[in-house]
Amino acid sequence: MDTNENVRRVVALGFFDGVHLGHGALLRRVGAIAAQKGAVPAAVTFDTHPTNLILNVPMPLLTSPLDRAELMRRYYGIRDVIVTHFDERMMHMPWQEFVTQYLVKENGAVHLVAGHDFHFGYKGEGNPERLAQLCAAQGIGCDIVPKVERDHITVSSTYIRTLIAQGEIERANQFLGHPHTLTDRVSHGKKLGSTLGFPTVNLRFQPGVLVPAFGVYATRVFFENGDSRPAVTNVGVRPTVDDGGRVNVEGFILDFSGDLYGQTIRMEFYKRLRGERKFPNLEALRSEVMRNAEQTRAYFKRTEER
Ligand SMILES: Cc1cc2nc3c(=O)[nH]c(=O)nc-3n(C[C@H](O)[C@H](O)[C@H](O)COP(=O)(O)O)c2cc1C
Ligand SMILES: Nc1ncnc2c1ncn2[C@@H]1O[C@H](COP(=O)(O)OP(=O)(O)OP(=O)(O)O)[C@@H](O)[C@H]1O
Repeated sequence: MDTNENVRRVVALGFFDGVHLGHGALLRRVGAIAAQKGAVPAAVTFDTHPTNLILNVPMPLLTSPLDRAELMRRYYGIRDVIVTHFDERMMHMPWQEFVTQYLVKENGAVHLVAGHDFHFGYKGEGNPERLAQLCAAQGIGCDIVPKVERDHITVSSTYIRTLIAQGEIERANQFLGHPHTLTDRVSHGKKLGSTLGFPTVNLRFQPGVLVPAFGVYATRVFFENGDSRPAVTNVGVRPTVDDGGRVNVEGFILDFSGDLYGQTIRMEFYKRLRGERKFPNLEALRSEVMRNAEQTRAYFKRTEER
């Protein structure tokens, strides 16, 4: 990102975990205003969730900062994602200083966009009304976006986290407006999968990122060259083969052979097919994985036909 203070930016304010439909309303508005003003569409987010520091309670997130920034770019054309380090200084910063110093002076904000319920700054004393007044006094634009609902439920990161934790991926994706996403570098597994007839790519959820309900998912993986393939993916501790308790994300990519170790791939989650189970032997596991592979193939065939 160009940190030049002379760059003019239209900036969406929030944390944007998951980049859901509510966030999308703000980000779309940012795009429209940036086009009108000839400015750069931008958004702020933080490297850690403020509640981690304020309440000292870890908040498992839907997205890593990398995925958050990438989703904002890909779906809403946000060019600059200002990833702000959330530390003691930031926690104690009065809301006025956050606007006038951090956003306007240091990051060239000429217009701010926030949601109906956005609270920010020390003790959350900044709110939409105060923000609008301060922006008017500073001579910069301000838009407050009304609440976005779906099925009479307010779209929120908190609600979507509960869905993902329960494995309700299809419903989560409806509220997100896009598939739930994990991006990571492929690491080495034990290679047992290859001998069983289903080689797998191994990914990890970064510390602090929510692990979906253990089980098997219909997913799609995107390679660095832009190609994609369906994959059937297990999330869990593999009780049949492993006693370590470490959480694995392993995808058997359909109709693919090749070396992916070291590549950064994006995995999109579409549907939970079943829970994780302890099988009596590897043959029983293998035949169930093959059945799940066919379910995945059929799932993507159905969605492509629609
Ligand atoms: C689609 C899929 C479903 C799986 N389901 C289970 C399961 O229900 N229980 C289990 O213990 N392991 C499950 N596994 C994990 C396998 O035990 C593991 O992939 C296999 O032992 C190979 O491990 P490796 O990649 O470390 O060589 C599953 C793996 C895949 C790809
Ligand atoms: N459903 C929504 N409709 C409109 N704006 C929203 C909606 N949800 C969030 N926003 C706005 O998007 C910005 C980012 O919000 P934030 O990251 O706190 O998301 P959130 O979904 O409300 O999170 P949480 O569930 O953790 O409270 C804020 O300005 C917020 O007001």
